Amino acid sequence: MSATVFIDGAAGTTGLEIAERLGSRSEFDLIVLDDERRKDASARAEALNDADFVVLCLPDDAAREAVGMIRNDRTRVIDASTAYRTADGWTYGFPELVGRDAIASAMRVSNPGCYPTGFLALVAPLVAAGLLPADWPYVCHAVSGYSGGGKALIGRFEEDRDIAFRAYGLTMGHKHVPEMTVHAGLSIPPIFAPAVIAAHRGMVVEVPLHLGAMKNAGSPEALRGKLSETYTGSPIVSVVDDEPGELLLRASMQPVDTLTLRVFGSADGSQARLVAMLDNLGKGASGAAVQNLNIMAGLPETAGLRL
Ligand SMILES: NC(=O)C1=CN([C@@H]2O[C@H](COP(=O)(O)OP(=O)(O)OC[C@H]3O[C@@H](n4cnc5c(N)ncnc54)[C@H](OP(=O)(O)O)[C@@H]3O)[C@@H](O)[C@H]2O)C=CC1
Ligand SMILES: CC(=O)N[C@@H](CCC(=O)OP(=O)(O)O)C(=O)O
Repeated sequence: MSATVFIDGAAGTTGLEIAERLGSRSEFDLIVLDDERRKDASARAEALNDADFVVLCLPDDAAREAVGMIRNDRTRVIDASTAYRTADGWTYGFPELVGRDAIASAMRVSNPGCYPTGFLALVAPLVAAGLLPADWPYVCHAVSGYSGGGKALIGRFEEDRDIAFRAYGLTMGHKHVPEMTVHAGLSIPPIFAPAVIAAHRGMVVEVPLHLGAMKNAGSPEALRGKLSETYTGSPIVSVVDDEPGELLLRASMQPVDTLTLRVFGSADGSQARLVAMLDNLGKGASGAAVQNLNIMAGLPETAGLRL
């Protein structure tokens, strides 16, 4: 028998891409609210309580409201918003880091943010292994396609074709910093410097490192080796050992649910750049939500994904 899935916020950027990945799947039946009823509280409450699985693709406040509307102990939730990513009682939906078993048995799963997906994939295993210090003031630079900001930012970039680059989060305090700190096990919140470029999707997340100034840090080769070991066998996350002179994000990028990690080191090993590349709507949002849904439903984790 197929499981019922309700995507609350199905008309939004993340919701639409989840529906596309589930559309042809016989294991799931989608509960769909038409345009007149998709924001109607009673229609949403009914769908939220009828579904076996709910995927929340809403702003944080609406996601909290949706969770409060669930009155049964059967409906399982994946929340794509920031609302519950460091909350008690929620499992952080990063299977490669928390383990698939934790997600398979969870009632409440918080889907990681797009930038934290890159940052945590790089930093969390290295801190856990003692190859990077937990008490270091890390910096994270990142650029994202404008779909990362949902319908509002897509509208802005499509209206004003003259914006090539938009730096933001300039006074610190970006909403992703708490989950980056907590799930990497850091004692000092990183400085996070995000930016948006004139491309619909795709992102590069970078952590530059002064390894030579750290106590007990691993060499660039040791960092790469640990990441390779961590993601061995993953069909989604890979560590590439190449020496490209440049890394390009293409404005024509198509949806993809993979996450690619690289470690670049200086000749003397005293400096490194950890770099993650992903699709903000793939492993950064919708692809990750479908991966989590697959795991929760006891299905192969890559079913329906674009690899
Ligand atoms: N875009 C991305 O790359 C990523 C997004 N996320 C997170 O996913 C969530 C959704 O983001 P995104 O898809 O980008 O945003 P969008 O703005 O594109 O979509 C949000 C959708 O939610 C709908 N909505 C808002 N309030 C309500 C409500 N009370 N009841 C029902 N529907 C409501 C909106 O309706 P309307 O269409 O009328 O505006 C819209 O369709 C956010 O929390 C975001 O932070 C996470 C990772 C990456
Ligand atoms: C380009 C852009 O604006 N990106 C969004 C983050 C997108 C995302 O990851 O959503 P969550 O906040 O739910 O994690 C931002 O910086 O707020």
